[in-house]
Amino acid sequence: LMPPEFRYAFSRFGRFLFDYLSWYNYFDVHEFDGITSNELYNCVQLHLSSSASTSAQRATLCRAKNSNKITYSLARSEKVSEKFKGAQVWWQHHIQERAAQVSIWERGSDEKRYYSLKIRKQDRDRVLADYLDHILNHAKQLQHGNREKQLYTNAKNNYNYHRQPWECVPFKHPSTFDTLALDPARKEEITNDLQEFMRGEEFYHRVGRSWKRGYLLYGPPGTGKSSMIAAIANFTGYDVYDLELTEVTSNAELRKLLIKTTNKSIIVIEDIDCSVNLSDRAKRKKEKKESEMPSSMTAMMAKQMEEEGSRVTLSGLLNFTDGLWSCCGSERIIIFTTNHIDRLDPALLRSGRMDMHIFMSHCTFPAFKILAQNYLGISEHELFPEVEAVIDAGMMTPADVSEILIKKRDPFEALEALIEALKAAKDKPKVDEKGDFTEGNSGLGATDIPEVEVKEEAGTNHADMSSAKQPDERIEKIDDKIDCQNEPALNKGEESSK
Ligand SMILES: Nc1ncnc2c1ncn2[C@@H]1O[C@H](COP(=O)(O)OP(=O)(O)OP(=O)(O)O)[C@@H](O)[C@H]1O
Repeated sequence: LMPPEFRYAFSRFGRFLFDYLSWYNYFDVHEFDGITSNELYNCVQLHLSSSASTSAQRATLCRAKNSNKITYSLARSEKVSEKFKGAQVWWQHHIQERAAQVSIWERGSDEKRYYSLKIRKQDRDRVLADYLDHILNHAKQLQHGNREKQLYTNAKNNYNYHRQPWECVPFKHPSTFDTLALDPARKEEITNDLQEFMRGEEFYHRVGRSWKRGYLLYGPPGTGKSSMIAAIANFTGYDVYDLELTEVTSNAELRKLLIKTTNKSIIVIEDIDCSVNLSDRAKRKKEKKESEMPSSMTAMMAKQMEEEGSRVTLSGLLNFTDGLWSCCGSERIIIFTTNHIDRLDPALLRSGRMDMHIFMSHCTFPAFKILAQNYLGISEHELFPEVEAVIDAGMMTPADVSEILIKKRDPFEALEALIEALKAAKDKPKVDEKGDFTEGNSGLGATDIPEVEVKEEAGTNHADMSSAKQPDERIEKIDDKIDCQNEPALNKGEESSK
């Protein structure tokens, strides 16, 4: 029967009276602080997980897929208390249904979660600051001690059923810098760089740069780019965010994903040249095609380009890596991988953007020795000199070498098979550092070359066919094929023109 204004004033007054007369102070720790997740909430959750496992009457148990650990957290409305420096503190976990309409920035979950801390007024000034420090330190220890690394990927259609943009599983890749077949000197250079970075908080602060580092891994398929990412994750202990750019609908979406990543993380964009159309050359080709089209088709193209405008662009990606938004977290490593470095826009490669460009090469002899140790358990063998003599000319990838070594348990047989394969591979076409073909195509698989040629040359005369077999032309045709495959959804006009 009471009008809402009156009811509101009455409840305000009641609350004021309660707070004034109460012996206690209350502090709420919400899961989200505006647009970002509240790290204190996660720390409290971790800190209370030990109390929840021992003293809570009702706890939520969780074991993530593929994980060894069971985690405890307080169930809805559950309370626990503990003593700190002689003062008693109480925690309660609140979970409330969210109102249906929330702003886009608050979108995270259907439930609003927060912990409330109750502490006596007389203890507040004496212990509260120290108690919160204690929680942060304890959570840090737990995080580094027994927490498992997580592998995140961006959810399809932007949000999963928990309305979180990232989904995760425990990350348990066995690759380490010890098992990675790479020149030991190069390996040392990379691990030193990582160590410098991890210790560099003060340095980055002093020079006025955000605390992040970018690595570009490039090289032919099967040279260990993904294995290197896993090794970096195992070395640093950071979580990995594997960003699938093709699932990201716009630059704004990309920023939102970035905001939702945690500190001490590795953000990976694999095969960057295939994810977004970033190269100058691709742009030029598009412009050329457009100028050749009739005006009706140009209009359709314009519409398509307008639609593409809402997708991730190069400037959006650069803003993601080193623009204003890149500094919304700290201790981040950003890794791009590509098989074709020459397809990337120079803006992406310019110095300062990707701090280290790491070429993952074909299997060298020092790298082979690591594989022999991994797969055969040997560090020396009478056939090693013979392997050393042919390994550079064979230019096989570590993946190819691993495939041969894994098939035979006997070292002699395995090495003989490898030498034979290396000799045979000597005459096969190779891929150079830029991902281009020096004598045809090995990166796409030898069977792809004739297919491209046959397709392009159908209906041409014999003289044309022989001229088309010049290496440069073959490269151009193969490039065309790759560009077609990588082109974002073509509209009908463009398809028919092709
Ligand atoms: N440098 C390496 N050291 C150890 N193992 C390797 C290395 N390179 C490749 N391998 C082996 O080959 C397999 C494939 O390698 P990986 O996926 O890391 O290559 P990649 O360069 O990322 O390939 P792609 O470009 O096709 O993604 C790995 O599972 C691993 O067993």
